Amino acid sequence: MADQAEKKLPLSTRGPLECALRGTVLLNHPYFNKGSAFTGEERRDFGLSGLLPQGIQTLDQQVQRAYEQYSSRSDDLAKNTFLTSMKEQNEVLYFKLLHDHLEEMFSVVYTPTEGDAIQNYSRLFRRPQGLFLNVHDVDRVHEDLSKWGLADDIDYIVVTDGEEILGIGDQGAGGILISVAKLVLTTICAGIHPNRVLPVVLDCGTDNEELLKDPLYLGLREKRVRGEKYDNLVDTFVTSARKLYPQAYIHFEDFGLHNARRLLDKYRPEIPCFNDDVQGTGCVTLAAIMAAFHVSKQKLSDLRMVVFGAGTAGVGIADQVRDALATEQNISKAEAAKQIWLVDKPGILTTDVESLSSAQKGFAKPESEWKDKKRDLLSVVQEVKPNVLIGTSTVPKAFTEEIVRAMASHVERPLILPLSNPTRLHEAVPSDLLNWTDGKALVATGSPFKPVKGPWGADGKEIEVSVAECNNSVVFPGIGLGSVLCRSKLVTDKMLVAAVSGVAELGPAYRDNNAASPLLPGVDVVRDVSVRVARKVIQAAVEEGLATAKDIPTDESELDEWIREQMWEPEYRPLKFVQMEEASREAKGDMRIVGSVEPRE
Ligand SMILES: NC(=O)C1=CN([C@@H]2O[C@H](COP(=O)(O)OP(=O)(O)OC[C@H]3O[C@@H](n4cnc5c(N)ncnc54)[C@H](O)[C@@H]3O)[C@@H](O)[C@H]2O)C=CC1
Ligand SMILES: CC(=O)C(=O)O
Ligand SMILES: [Mg+2]
Repeated sequence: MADQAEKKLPLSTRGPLECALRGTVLLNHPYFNKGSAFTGEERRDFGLSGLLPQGIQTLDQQVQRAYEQYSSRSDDLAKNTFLTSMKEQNEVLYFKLLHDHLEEMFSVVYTPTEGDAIQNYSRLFRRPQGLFLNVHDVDRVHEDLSKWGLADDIDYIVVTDGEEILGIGDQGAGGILISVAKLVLTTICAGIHPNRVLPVVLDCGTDNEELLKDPLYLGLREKRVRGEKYDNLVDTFVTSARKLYPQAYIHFEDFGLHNARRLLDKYRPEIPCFNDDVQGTGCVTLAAIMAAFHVSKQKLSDLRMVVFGAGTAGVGIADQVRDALATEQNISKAEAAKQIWLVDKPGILTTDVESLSSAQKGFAKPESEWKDKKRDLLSVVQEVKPNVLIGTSTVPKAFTEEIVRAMASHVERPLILPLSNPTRLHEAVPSDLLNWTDGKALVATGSPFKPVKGPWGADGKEIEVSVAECNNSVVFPGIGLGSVLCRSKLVTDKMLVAAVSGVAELGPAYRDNNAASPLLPGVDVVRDVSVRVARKVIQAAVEEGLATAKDIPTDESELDEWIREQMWEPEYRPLKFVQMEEASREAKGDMRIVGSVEPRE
């Protein structure tokens, strides 16, 4: 800590923690609690004797016990519930357990299992996590938000309105758990301080009939409120959050089709905000395309991309790829959009399709080009001969054998990305895609899949193809970390493009030039990816004059070190007792915000 103080880092994440809590209150505080790992001295100083068995354990021993308990749970949802309750008891142990078993637990704390937990929110509910704001109490928003700390206490807010959760649709108030889960990933993947974050749900009712009928449903039991009243809630939330926590970065998650982009377009020019489904998905998919083209020796200018499911994620991907094409080839965005075809319920989107959104319009093809032609996905693939096929439709098995074979018949290495979550909604599974294309397809998926074996090596030798998870979770933690640390005023296109290059270069397929390796980096290197992405984001923010943090190193390796030192690690910090009367607000534990020993700049 002395080191950190000397170096004047804006955020301290190491060294002793002051604490004024004692006895059972301390044991019940998830941030301070160490359970059986409290040292003898701490047990004495904090009035814990008699409240704990004699044995003193290390964090590693606790992790071993917790892992055994976790493993004894019968299914993934029970494992998810176990982890949630551990998070409520002891945050350091929770994050350390996750950290040490990340590959195994990633799909349990995130998609697909978190989707099941969200669907069962009102049935599994034990304790609330996060902030619940409701559309009929706009006058209370400012006050309810203000309970989470003082001006410099919050770095990162995830907010959802629960309308389009992970491909499982409208989950109403249960959406709070996607905000919680995305924040868990920011901590575990990018070291964002877990007590400087705020998960929020804007409860505007739900159009999910099952929830409305469920006597145990915990949210507002009415149809979704839309229009002016909805906008007023969102605006009051954003305005109050900016006033109360002027440095906080706002991450929008799983808003419905009609609001996601509209809200992003509204707030993006004014505040540091980010829509994960639009921008995060766009960034990670562009990174997968860049890695795949590197392996298959194609240039971005060769791209012919069909996107099936032109909603929030599909158009977000189209935008990101179009912008990269325009920049790389020095052509207009309209020209670049000619290499991208959107297919939705009416088939190929042409200028004559009714009620195109403004975002879709930029990609709609002239009606004259499709006159007298069939417009379904198979016909579009046959006509367009794409080398990239993206699925963001939530239509399981939409990429049929016929479609995939049609695609593979005119490209050597088709890149196929079934991205719809959860797993059961994927447009195709990797084993089928590889079998139908004799192992030629390059594949990444929205949720995790096991590697696939087949006779696709030289002389029919069996090889194992690893399938990367192409999920925005690869990029959003690093983008958030970079933006938070440099205190960027905005999140610009240049910062996002910079983030993409950081990810693409770290993909094993790119690095090894081997198509059987995953296209994107996996969870084993997730913190390294976040550092790289954060560095690129910070450099871009500095170049654009948007970074407001002081003393950002210009040297690349010093910058990496500056980033790493501010990343929170799951380790116990020594507790130092302070009298309640003398304690800082943080040390009293009456706020959640306890990690920042020095105030942030
Ligand atoms: N892998 C990743 O990182 C991400 C994956 N997703 C997944 O992508 C999927 C879509 O999410 P959003 O874009 O947020 O939803 P959305 O509702 O905005 O978009 C879905 C689109 O698919 C279209 N669609 C539905 N049925 C169709 C059909 N039969 N034929 C053609 N089009 C059809 C809808 O009209 C809509 O335009 C979800 O499963 C979600 O989990 C979303 C964000 C990130
Ligand atoms: C991954 C993600 O953000 C989604 O499926 O909505
Ligand atoms: Mg999402």
